[in-house]
Amino acid sequence: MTLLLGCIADDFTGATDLAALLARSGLPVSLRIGVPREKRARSETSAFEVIALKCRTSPVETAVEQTGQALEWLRQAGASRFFWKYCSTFDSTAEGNIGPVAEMLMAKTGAAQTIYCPAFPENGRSVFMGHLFVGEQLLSESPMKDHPLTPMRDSSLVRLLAPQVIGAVGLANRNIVSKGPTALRAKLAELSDDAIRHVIVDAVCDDDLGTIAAASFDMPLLTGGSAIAGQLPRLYLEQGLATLPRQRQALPKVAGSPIVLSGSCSAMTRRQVASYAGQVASLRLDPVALAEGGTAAACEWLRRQPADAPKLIYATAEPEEVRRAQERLGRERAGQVVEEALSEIAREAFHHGARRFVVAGGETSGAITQALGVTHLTIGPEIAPGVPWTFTTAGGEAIALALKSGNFGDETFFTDAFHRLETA
Ligand SMILES: Nc1ncnc2c1ncn2[C@@H]1O[C@H](COP(=O)(O)OP(=O)(O)O)[C@@H](O)[C@H]1O
Ligand SMILES: O=C(O)[C@@H](O)C(=O)COP(=O)(O)O
Repeated sequence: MTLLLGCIADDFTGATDLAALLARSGLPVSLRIGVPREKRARSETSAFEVIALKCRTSPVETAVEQTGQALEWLRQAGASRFFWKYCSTFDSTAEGNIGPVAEMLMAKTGAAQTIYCPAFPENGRSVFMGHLFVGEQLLSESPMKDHPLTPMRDSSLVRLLAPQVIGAVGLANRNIVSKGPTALRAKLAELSDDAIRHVIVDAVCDDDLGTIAAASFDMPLLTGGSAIAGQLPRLYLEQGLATLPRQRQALPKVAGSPIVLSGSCSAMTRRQVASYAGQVASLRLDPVALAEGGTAAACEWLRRQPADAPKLIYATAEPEEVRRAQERLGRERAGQVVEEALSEIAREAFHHGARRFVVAGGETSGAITQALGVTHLTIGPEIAPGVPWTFTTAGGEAIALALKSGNFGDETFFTDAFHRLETA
């Protein structure tokens, strides 16, 4: 099958979110961890290739370099249209990386203009008059204002993006989007005539996303959250660019003990951890203690637990505790200490028979997936919107991994996840 879209995601939960939404169509999706060393095999049949990077909070030059390499790989694999996936809450540092990467990708793909569409209505993210809402709250008033690495203190996407790019930023608002694809195309052309290369597009519901996809799907580069990309397979199928495979790929059964590892401090993860901690053996990690004493105590705790019993190990903490750890260690170092600790603990858990891993947190998922030496994920059933089970091998053994975005899923997500795997 022709490769229809080459996708680059700025974190690993984002990559599995995107892959899950594309896979809803029944078209095959391939998800690779990091820029692959080998070329795509000629026998490969995926309609979509997703490359997961861990570059959301990297220095701008690093993010631009890595995404540039991913683009080259996807081009060599045969892609001529591309998607840059970032967070539905537009998570970025003050310097980038959403804008600088988009601008580099535009230059390399010859895109004169691109759209920015983070909206994900199914998960409560909508954009109205250029302002991003999380549920009924403005982004800057939502718990995202306290994110440990990318605190979001403004809700205006134009104001957030403008300092990150050289070209001009404009808005196609809901009044235009509600008029349908022809009106939106005309607005994009008008903005283009005014040399506006970066267009934020409002969307508050899936119908809006349908309009936006219909008006922009032939741009060489689209950017946004997973939900706008999730509209594309239907268009490709309608235009005869792809056909559904006769059979869906069979998924493996993975036995072995379950474990939840959480480095997310997002509001929903805090509720999920509090709920699950009351049900299974759990261990809380303290970044300052980890910085001083390493993971020996946590690994010892793990060894003392019955091998098959479900377990939870978490650094998840309330904003005041996160602030205290950051004051002691610095923001970057606090995050790094926790990511490294959870990576070591994941390896130790694997060694003791863990094969079903639920990981909460995007950066955390990146660190753990890399530590387990995973290079490729097969997409399985969705547990909650944007969070699929994935299957792969680590150290020659089959494992199942669910990489959960900080704010996705319900309070019972961790129990739901293992239940979903058993009934898949
Ligand atoms: N108690 C803590 N104090 C400070 N930083 C923490 C703490 N627990 C986790 N972190 C760090 O916070 C960051 C959370 O980011 P991430 O894993 O992407 O979660 P999310 O998906 O919620 O954004 C990680 O770098 C993690 O190591
Ligand atoms: O678009 C989204 O919201 C997610 O796919 C995503 O990128 C979330 O990032 P984390 O919350 O850091 O996991």
